[in-house]
Formats: sequence, structure tokens, C-alpha cells
Amino acid sequence: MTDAPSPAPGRTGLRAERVSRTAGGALVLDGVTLAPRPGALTGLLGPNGSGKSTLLRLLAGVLAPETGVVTLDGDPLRGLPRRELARRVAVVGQHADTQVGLTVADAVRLGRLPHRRAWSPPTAADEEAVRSALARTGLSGLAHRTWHTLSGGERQRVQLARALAQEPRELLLDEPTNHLDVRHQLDLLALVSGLRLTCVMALHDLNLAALYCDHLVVLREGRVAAAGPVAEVLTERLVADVYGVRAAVTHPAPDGRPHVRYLGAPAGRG
Ligand SMILES: Nc1ncnc2c1ncn2[C@@H]1O[C@H](COP(=O)(O)OP(=O)(O)OP(=O)(O)O)[C@@H](O)[C@H]1O
Repeated sequence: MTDAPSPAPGRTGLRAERVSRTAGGALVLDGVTLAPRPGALTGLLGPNGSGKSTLLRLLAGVLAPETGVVTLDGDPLRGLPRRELARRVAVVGQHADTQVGLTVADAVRLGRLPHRRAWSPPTAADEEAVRSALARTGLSGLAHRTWHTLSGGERQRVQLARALAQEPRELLLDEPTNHLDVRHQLDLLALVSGLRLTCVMALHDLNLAALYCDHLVVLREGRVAAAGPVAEVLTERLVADVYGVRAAVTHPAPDGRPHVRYLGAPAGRG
């Protein structure tokens, strides 16, 4: 939650510049620019359907923008070899992938694939990355369990462990606290915010975003409604305008970060 270091020259990281994308014949992202600060945690907020997942998929190179460009250190993603992209950018999705027959340790080992040479066995460095990822996500005790025996929250943590084992510089997370109990939500967000990676995380909980993110980008109907430091973005006006919800935003001690109390009654739009 401290200020991130300045990027090394030429290492601008991942950026989306004026990207647009249609889905099902409708424009779902409309000229969005997102330049996450290297080493910091950027929270991506916005109502259901505002385009958060679509933007994350563009940043991950899973979808291509129809106009605009996504770049990694200045190079357009579409020109980068998949393997190079996979070494740099890890994704924790909203829905855990099906990894039915695998143990937890094997599922986390998948994160090492972009680093391994074809047909060669895992190196000591690979195994250390897996061990460390399991430990940091509190999964060491479940390493030999099979995927299909895990709870939803445990699966979500395996997803994060796989992403950490990948040792990326950029980490994209789509509602990673889904399925997690409150303790595990806090643990996950503390872990992610302490990684010092460039993280972009879609999140619905405004108070958790306020506690853990360095910057916020708020989408509304496929456009950026607000972007900047948390305290500047998360205001009563913003909550009313973007979500149509009346709220009181205070800045309690000890850290003065915004706290949103929903007042329930829908606000009039406009
Ligand atoms: N394949 C598709 N076909 C039609 N519409 C789509 C498709 N994919 C996404 N959309 C639409 O694009 C819009 C943006 O979707 P997206 O999943 O990016 O939103 P989101 O902000 O992540 O939403 P949520 O908070 O509900 O997860 C939504 O209206 C969605 O219905």
C-alpha cells in the first residue's frame, strides 16, 4: 500500500490505449485507456456489465482490441510470442478452470510451463517456485489433495498459487475474492498488495478496494468514469453517479482510507 517504485526506463509494463471492443453486436469497451503504475495495485471497479472482465481479457492478450492497442513495455501484444507473454503476465480468473484429475501441487506446477524447456523435467528452481507459491497461499497442507475435492475458496487460492508460481511481472485478477470467507479475502488482498507486482484487479467490494488498492479505475458502460488515487476516486458522488446508490463516505483513522456506508435508498440519476 506504499508508493510503488518508479519503472525502469523502457519498462512501462502493460498498457491499454484507447481500446474498444464489441460483443454480441454491442460496444462493451469504448476508447478505454488504462496505464497501471508498475509495482502497484490498481483496482478495476464498475457495475455488472461495465466491461471489467473484457478489459482484463484484452490486457491478458486473450481478446484483441478492435481499435486501440495493448502494449507490454511499448510492444503491441499481438506481436509478442505467446510464451513470452505467459512468462510476464499471469491471470487469476473469476471461475476456476477445470483441473479435475490434478493434485493441488500439479495444478500449481502448471504455472511453471512458460519457463520450462520442452520435455525437460522440472528444475530445482521450478520446484522452489511451486513450494513458495503453496506456502504463501496457505496451501502447503493441501498439496497432495485432488482438485475436485477442494472447496470453491480453496480452488480460488490454487489459482492464485499457480499465478504466483509463474513468477510474472504483471498479475491480472478478476474478482479473486469470489468464494472466499472474510479472513481469506483479507489474506488474499494483503498478499496481492504486498507483491510489488503490477496488478490490475477487478473487484466489486468498494471497501476492500479502498483498503488495499493504490489506484482505482472505474468503468461505466464501457468507458472510464473516474481514475486516480483511491481517496480522490471513491466519493459519495461517484457511488451515486456510477452505481445509483446513496452512500456516506468517511475517512476513518488510522489510515484515513475511504469507508463507504451504503444508505440504501437509490439515488436519482443525473
Ligand atoms: N460473448 C458475448 N456476447 C454478448 N455480450 C457479451 C459477450 N461477452 C460480454 N458481453 C457483454 O459485454 C458487457 C461487458 O461484460 P463484462 O463481462 O466485461 O462486464 P463486467 O464489468 O466484468 O461484469 P460483471 O461485474 O458482471 O462480471 C456485458 O454487457 C456483457 O453482457
